[in-house]
Formats: sequence, structure tokens, C-alpha cells
Amino acid sequence: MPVTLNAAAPDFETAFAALLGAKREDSPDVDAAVADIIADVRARGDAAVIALTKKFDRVTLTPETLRISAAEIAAAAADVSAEDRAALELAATRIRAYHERQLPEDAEWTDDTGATLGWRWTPVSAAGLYVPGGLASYPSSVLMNAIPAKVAGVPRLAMVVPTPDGVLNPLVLLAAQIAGVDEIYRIGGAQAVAALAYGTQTIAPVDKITGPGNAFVAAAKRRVFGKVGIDMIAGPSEILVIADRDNDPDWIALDLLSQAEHDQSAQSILITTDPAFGKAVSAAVDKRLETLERREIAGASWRDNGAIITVPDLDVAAELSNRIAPEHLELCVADPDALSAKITHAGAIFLGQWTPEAIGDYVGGPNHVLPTARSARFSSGLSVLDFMKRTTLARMTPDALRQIGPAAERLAQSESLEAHGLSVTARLRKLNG
Ligand SMILES: NC(=O)c1ccc[n+]([C@@H]2O[C@H](COP(=O)([O-])OP(=O)(O)OC[C@H]3O[C@@H](n4cnc5c(N)ncnc54)[C@H](O)[C@@H]3O)[C@@H](O)[C@H]2O)c1
Ligand SMILES: N[C@H](CO)Cc1c[nH]c[nH+]1
Ligand SMILES: [Zn+2]
Repeated sequence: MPVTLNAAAPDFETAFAALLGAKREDSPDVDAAVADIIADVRARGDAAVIALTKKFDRVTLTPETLRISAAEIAAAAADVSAEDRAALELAATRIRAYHERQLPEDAEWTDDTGATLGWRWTPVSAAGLYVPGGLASYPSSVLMNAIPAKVAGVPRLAMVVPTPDGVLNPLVLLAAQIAGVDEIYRIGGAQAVAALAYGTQTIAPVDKITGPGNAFVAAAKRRVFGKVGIDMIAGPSEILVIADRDNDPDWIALDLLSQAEHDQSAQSILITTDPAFGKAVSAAVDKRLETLERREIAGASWRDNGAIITVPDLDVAAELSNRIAPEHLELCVADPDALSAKITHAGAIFLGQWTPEAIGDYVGGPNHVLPTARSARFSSGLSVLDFMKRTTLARMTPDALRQIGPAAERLAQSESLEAHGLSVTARLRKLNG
């Protein structure tokens, strides 16, 4: 049974703190296993990746078969039905249009000293795109990773995707072809993240690793940060639905299950102003779990991590939501815009009962690679900016140096960094004859 809480109950704060503190993905066991995997890949390269892929994905590879060949990609793409291709292309078009609006502008100006200042954006040289594939297959995540990277102008896109028991959904390869991915390797988990970060005999290292994955992938990304850039921690999926009584309980139940079915570590929470509605949703979830294809995973997630919270009003709902900082937040209330204005921490907001979260997973346009585990307090969903960096520019004229140089000399003195000060002094002496 999921936890049921009442925000007006005396023990609410303790129970809510326990819900917030639950370690769904941040376990020391996972981190220790990941540390060993990364060390092995750093030491043995391809040999370690091949052994770990045999162990975790039950696939026997060689250095020659780590990379999926152009012929395999073409054959898989040709196998996809016209309807599936059209759906992927619609998704790609909408995701590209959304992300093109994120392209940042360079800037340059001259200030009143005559100094010219500014900044310039450039893409990373190589991006490693993690596409999950352990419990489900994610052609949509190929598009969500690769399209912003392409829009940013990244010259080399290297994608990794696990193929458990050697099986790979052809739509994953078609999506990679549509989005313009350059290299695809059939590996996953922490070993794939380590291979992208440190390189192996076959896989050249990248500069930035993006994409969602399970707890092992999330832990590996945390560990390789610094050697490479990462986008964020996009671990097991989460949804928080705030709903009033004027909703169909079955719709809300399905929205909760849509994220629960990703992973038993996923989390689905309902906050409602009406306890009777909460009970109706709970019954609807149970009914759906009788027949849902992925009922084992979704049922375990709902039982272990699910929650239904009753609140006195929507202000309290917004306050609790901000403390949860969910990956996805659905606002199924009469005035979703008014409630949205009170939300300060959420990866993505879905406004109104006609906007199921699943639209955002596939075709809405915004990115579905989003911060989990309360990291929406300090990070954002994947965007074009994740594949770019900003270089600052400064040009002094003799006059500008005359005006602002002396302050630099003083500050260098105060930091006891003599050469810093002298590099300015030498120029000022020349200027002052
Ligand atoms: N936050 C987001 O933006 C977002 C988007 C899509 C999916 N997701 C999440 O991504 C995850 C996908 O998970 P998945 O499992 O389907 O695929 P995955 O590719 O993330 O993980 C599969 C890999 O995990 C590794 N692994 C599994 N068990 C292991 C063990 N005991 N020890 C070491 N390594 C092990 C294996 O190497 C395997 O290849 C789900 O949690 C889903 O909710 C999140
Ligand atoms: N809901 C996931 C992000 O947490 C993304 C996804 C892909 N396919 C279906 N869903
Ligand atoms: Zn989803």
C-alpha cells in the first residue's frame, strides 16, 4: 500500500520528512558497485566493458561488435512501420522546434572606459548520449538527447544503449538516424558511462555525458563528473499530481501509473484537497494494476514509493510540492495557471487535465530528460545550453588600461601576487612614458 498522509495531522511533518528522505536511488551499495565498475573500465578498457556487458546484459561482444554498424542501423530503420516512423518524425520536429528557441546569443559591447567586453557560446566537441534500455526501450530518449546536441552544433555524438539478451528495439536506431547520431555502442549501465568518460581502445572519450538512466547510471554520472561534464541526475522517474475532486479518478490513476511503470524505484504521488477523491484514485490504481502489462514493476513502485497526501487547500499543496521538487508536476485543478505561479521547484509542469504527463514524454516539445530525487531544487531539464559553454571576451585600449589598471595593481598587492600587479604596472609605465 502507498503511504497515505494528511497534512493536518499532528504527526504529518515526521511522516512527510520520511517520505522526502527515502533513499530510492542514492544507496551506498549502488555507489560501491559503480566505483568498482568504473575502476575496472579505467584499468582494462574494452575487456572490462565486454565482461560487464556479458554479466549484466547477457550479451557476448568483441571490440569489433561493440559499435553498431551502419548496415545494422539501415536494416533496422528499414524494418520500422510507416506509422511508427511518422510518429517519431512528428516527435522529432516538435522537439527540434522547441529546442531551437533555446539557442543563446553572443554579446559584445564597449563600456565607458573604452574596454570591449562580451561573451561567445561554443558547443562541446563530443557528447556522450546515454539511452536507457534495461527494463524498457526508449526511442524517445534518443531524440531528447540528440536533438538539443545537434541544435547546439556538437560535431560528434556518441550514443550508448544496452541491449539486454541482444535485443534492441529498431525504433531506437531509427531515432538515432533521424536525429543524426554519429556512433552507437551496444552497452549500458555504469560501464557505458565510464567508457564514455575515460575512453577505451574502441570508444574515444567525450566531453559531456547526458541522459537518463537507472540508479547505476545516475551514480556513475555523479562519479565521472569533473573528468567530463554531466547534465544532471536524471534517475528513476517521478510524478506528482495535484488534483481537485473535479477529475476522473481513472485518468489520475493512469497518470500516476505512467511513471510507476518505468522502474520499481520510480515514485508517484497524489496531493488532493478531497480525501474521498484520494480513495477513489487509490481504488482506480488497484483496478488498473490487475491488468496493466507492467503491473509487477508499477505495482512495486506504487506500493514501496507511492503516496496520497490530503491537504486543506491548494496553497498547502503548492508548499508541499515545492519541498518535494518533483521531476514532473501535473496540475489538474480548475485554475492551473494560478497554482503554477506558486510553484518554484519542478522539472516540468503540465497544466490542466488535458495535459497528461505522457505527452511531455513523447511529443509535447520540451525535453523529457529531467532532474529527479529533489534535484529540481537546483537543476533544470536537458536543454541546448547543456551542450554549450560560454567563453568571456575582454579587450582593453591604452586609455581603458590607464583608467582601471591602478585598481588591479592595488588588488594584486592586497593578494600578495606580485607578478599579477607587475604585468599591469609594466604596461602603465610604458603608457605614462
Ligand atoms: N529522469 C528522466 O529524465 C528519465 C527519463 C527516462 C527514463 N528514466 C529512468 O531511467 C531508468 C531506466 O532504467 P533501465 O533499468 O530500464 O535502463 P538503464 O539503461 O538505465 O539500466 C540498465 C543497465 O543497468 C545496469 N545494471 C542493472 N542491474 C545492475 C546491477 N545489479 N549492478 C550493476 N549494474 C546493473 C546494467 O548494466 C544495464 O545495462 C528508469 O529508472 C526510468 O525511470 C528517467
Ligand atoms: N517519463 C520519463 C522521464 O522520467 C521519460 C519517458 C520516455 N518514455 C516514456 N517516458
Ligand atoms: Zn515516462
